[in-house]
This record gives sequence, C-alpha cells and structure tokens, in this order.
Amino acid sequence: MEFKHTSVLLDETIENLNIRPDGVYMDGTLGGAGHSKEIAKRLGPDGHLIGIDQDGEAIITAKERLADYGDRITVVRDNYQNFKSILDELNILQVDGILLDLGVSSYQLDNADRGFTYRVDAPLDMRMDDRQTKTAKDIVNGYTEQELFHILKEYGEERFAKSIAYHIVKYREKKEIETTEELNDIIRGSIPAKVRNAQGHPSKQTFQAIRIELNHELEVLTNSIDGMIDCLKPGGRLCIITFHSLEDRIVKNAFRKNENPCICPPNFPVCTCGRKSKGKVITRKPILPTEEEMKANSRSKSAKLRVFEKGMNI
Ligand SMILES: C[S@@+](CC[C@H](N)C(=O)[O-])C[C@H]1O[C@@H](n2cnc3c(N)ncnc32)[C@H](O)[C@@H]1O
Repeated sequence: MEFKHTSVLLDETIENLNIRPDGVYMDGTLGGAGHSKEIAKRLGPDGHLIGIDQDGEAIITAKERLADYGDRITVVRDNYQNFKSILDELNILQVDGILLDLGVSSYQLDNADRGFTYRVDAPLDMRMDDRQTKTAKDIVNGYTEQELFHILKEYGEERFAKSIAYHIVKYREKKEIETTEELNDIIRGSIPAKVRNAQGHPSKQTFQAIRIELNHELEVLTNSIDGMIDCLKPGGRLCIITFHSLEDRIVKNAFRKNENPCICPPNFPVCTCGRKSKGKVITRKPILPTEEEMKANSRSKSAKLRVFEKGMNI
C-alpha cells in the first residue's frame, strides 16, 4: 500500500520555522516526510535535518523521500521524547528549529492492518511502534470498567463513556474482544439509536481515546516541550501542530509557562522566585488552516499550529 499523507499547515509551518540554509532542524514526527522535504529543500551543504519517527513504515518511506538530500539528513526510528539522547549521539547541543506534527498519519489510519480505523474490520492494534508489545486489544480486554470510562471520557470526550465502558466489560464475560468490528458493534449497542450517528461515526471518539492511551500521546508531549525549548538556539523556534483539544491545551500552557515562569504573588514589587523567561509565544492565537485547505483535506479541520521562539540572551 502506498504511503499517502497530505501535510497539514505546510506553508504556515515552514514560514514559521524561519529556515536558514546552514541551520540544524529536528522533525520529531517525520511521517511521510512532507514537512521534512520542504525543510530539506531550504538547507544548504552546511544545514542538517534530524527526522524522528517511531513507526518503522514511516521511517522506510521518509528515507526514500529524503534520499536526494544525502548526509544533510539523519533519520532515526525512536520516540521523539528521546530527542536529547538522539542529539547527544550526533554531538548536537542546540538546534535552530523543531517541528512536531502530532497524532497519526493518514497512512496509519487508512492501512487496515494497523487496526487504527473503525472503518475496516481488522485485529485491534493501534500501535505506532510495533516493537511495543501492548496493543489496543490489551486495553479493551484488560482495563477495568472504571479505567475504560476514564480514558473514554478524558481522551475521547465521549458522551456515552459510562455505557460503552459497561458494555465492553459485559461483552468480555463471554469472550475476548479481538477485532475493530466487534468493538464497533459494542459501541453501537451502547449508544441510543436516535443519537448514534448524530456527530459522525459513533466509534470515532472511543477509537481516538484508546489510541491516545496506548501510545501515551499526551504524556510524551507534556514531558518533551520544556526540554525542546531548552535545546533551541537563541532565536530558534518550536512549532507544534495539534489535532485534539487536550493536546492544544498542553502546548498552550507549556508555551505560556516558558514565556512567563514567575510564580511570585502578583502584588510582589520585584520577582524573588528567580525563574526567568525562556522566550516568547509567537502565536497568541493558534494558526488555523484556511477554508481552502479544509475543503481539500478534511483531516486538517481540527489542526492548530502554535509557535514559541527562544529568547536571544538565554
Ligand atoms: C501527522 S503524522 C506526520 C506527518 C508529516 N509531518 C508529513 O508531513 O508527512 C505523525 C507521525 O508522527 C509519528 N509519531 C507520533 N507520535 C510520535 C512519537 N511520540 N515519537 C515518534 N513519532 C511519533 C507517527 O508515527 C506519524 O508517523
């Protein structure tokens, strides 16, 4: 199956990365290398791009698509949360720009074998990194009703989380849940018929919640932002594209905290906590796709780009 993915907010991201031909850049979510290729095109012989993805298929595709740029490019299969040790190994202390384009690629979603989609019957998998042993099947069959309720409510913002969690556990009493279609049937049976298709496919939120839980998506993001800002050169930029309100909140709050980390009470005449700003938020409001982009690529509809710039004297 061909690796198809349309890059989201491509021009806006490249413009905000302020790419210098001799700069060093890191793409933590390489995917089909759509953004990375645009970065690579702008690099001269002294420039360098480090592309990271935890998905083996994305790595194979990205290597092929970036092959023309030779040793200006280093492709690494890993979780982007390990970026510090990846850079250490390459003897790189600081970079000029970092990109995270979060979530899954269209290839991962559309490839039935990966078990991410509710649209095709397949074994419940949803691993971005297939070296990991835990799969979506383990979550669906192993979590308690309370744990399932929590992730469906929190990560899926699913209105019928309680009923779905209850029916999953009830079904399990008879047999293990093995396939996406079995899970679809349980979800359909947990939602009142008159609202079942009111907001798109009834399984959308549940599948999203399980995927986020399995791949620790919010934890990894939360644990990475401060360190990424620390490793930017003065004036360097961190650009993050999110597709989920919880991800966007994590990015917005982390950027704000890095801009203004002072924890002194507001009535203190001078700062005594000693926490210094690391730079500024470039995007007071997130950059959103144009109507045109949303029409051409429906997946872009929920995308938000936020940008942070490292201060000059830090
Ligand atoms: C939306 S796609 C990126 C698409 C890419 N920007 C492009 O234009 O082709 C997200 C990619 O990030 C990868 N990914 C998500 N979370 C990751 C993580 N924590 N570490 C490494 N890769 C991750 C996924 O495997 C997927 O290939």
